[in-house]
Amino acid sequence: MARIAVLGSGSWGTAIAVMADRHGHQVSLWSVFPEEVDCLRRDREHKKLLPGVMIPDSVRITNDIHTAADADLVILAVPSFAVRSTASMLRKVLPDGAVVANLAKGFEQDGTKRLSQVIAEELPQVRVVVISGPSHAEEVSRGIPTTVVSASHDQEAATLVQDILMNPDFRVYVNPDIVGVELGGALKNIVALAAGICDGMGLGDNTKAALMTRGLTEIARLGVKMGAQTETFAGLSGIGDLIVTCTSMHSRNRRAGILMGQGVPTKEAVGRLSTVEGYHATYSAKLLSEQYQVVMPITEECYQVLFNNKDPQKALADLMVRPKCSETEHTWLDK
Ligand SMILES: NC(=O)c1ccc[n+]([C@@H]2O[C@H](COP(=O)([O-])OP(=O)(O)OC[C@H]3O[C@@H](n4cnc5c(N)ncnc54)[C@H](O)[C@@H]3O)[C@@H](O)[C@H]2O)c1
Ligand SMILES: O=P(O)(O)OC[C@H](O)CO
Repeated sequence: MARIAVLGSGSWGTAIAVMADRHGHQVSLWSVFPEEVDCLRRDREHKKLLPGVMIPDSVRITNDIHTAADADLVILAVPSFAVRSTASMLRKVLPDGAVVANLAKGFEQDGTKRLSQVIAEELPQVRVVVISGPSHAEEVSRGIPTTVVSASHDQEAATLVQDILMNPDFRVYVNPDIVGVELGGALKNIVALAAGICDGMGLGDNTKAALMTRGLTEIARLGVKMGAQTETFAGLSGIGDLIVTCTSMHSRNRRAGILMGQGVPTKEAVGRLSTVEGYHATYSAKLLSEQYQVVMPITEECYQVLFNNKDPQKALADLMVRPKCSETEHTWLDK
């Protein structure tokens, strides 16, 4: 039995808390919002973000960040934009060597920092782990078999997360390639948005398969330039998460894309869903593609659609008539 502090009580935080409790751990679930804590305590259910999943009485719901102080494992389950502010609240709370596992998939908002870098800046005393992979909260909370990756520069910390969280419904692999695992999780959300747009436009399976495949190619191309291992993108946090996010109706990124493909304006489509990380990730990925001089045609077209009001039909047409190239040629336009 381990003491686990889950920070962030949206759909993913609630799901992980419920799963960990089911497998005998002592779990606390924290929210920065007192009103969210009140609702969760009253209903023992997150009616808005994870309806139908009961939170057992054994999960301690709290607004006190100090509950994280003596946890064996601290899990950050807030959206990307809130990772820095939440980590900074922990600065005086966590002891040296504490293990902090991040669940958010994205970048620092309006910038290019990976979230593990943000956490390390705010919490230099802790060991940072990233958990990523094909894992919808709606399924994990119900015990549907799921697999994820635990990645860290500190193998002992990655293995501790594996030891604590792994159970017969939730299989955890370790991977030392934190850069690749983190980038796969953040960048697949852009492709899922694009896949949703194609679905909303009524296009077919061929188009979606092409987007997913060529999307993964450009994710890997950027990732390798940033120091990731190619093989990681063929794993759970790469193609695995890309598949689940581009094809599942649980995905908020895909659902926002579907609305956009049906003609709903970008801001309205994104605003209708709780957390659409792909919107912000597109902005960050565009900056990264320029910084690392990597050709990312799907990201570029997504950026034009999301931030410059480009017609998705025109974006798709432009992708189809790009200059001829070889499928395996990765650097044909790189400087
Ligand atoms: N939902 C999933 O299935 C799933 C799976 C894997 C990864 N993720 C990732 O986990 C992260 C969280 O996603 P989610 O689905 O739980 O989002 P959500 O929209 O369901 O939950 C948002 C929650 O975050 C917390 N929060 C919001 N603003 C905050 C702030 N300013 N400071 C502190 N806490 C704040 C609140 O508890 C809020 O309920 C995202 O990066 C997402 O990509 C989600
Ligand atoms: O609902 P989404 O689109 O944020 O996807 C959730 C997870 O990342 C799937 O693994």
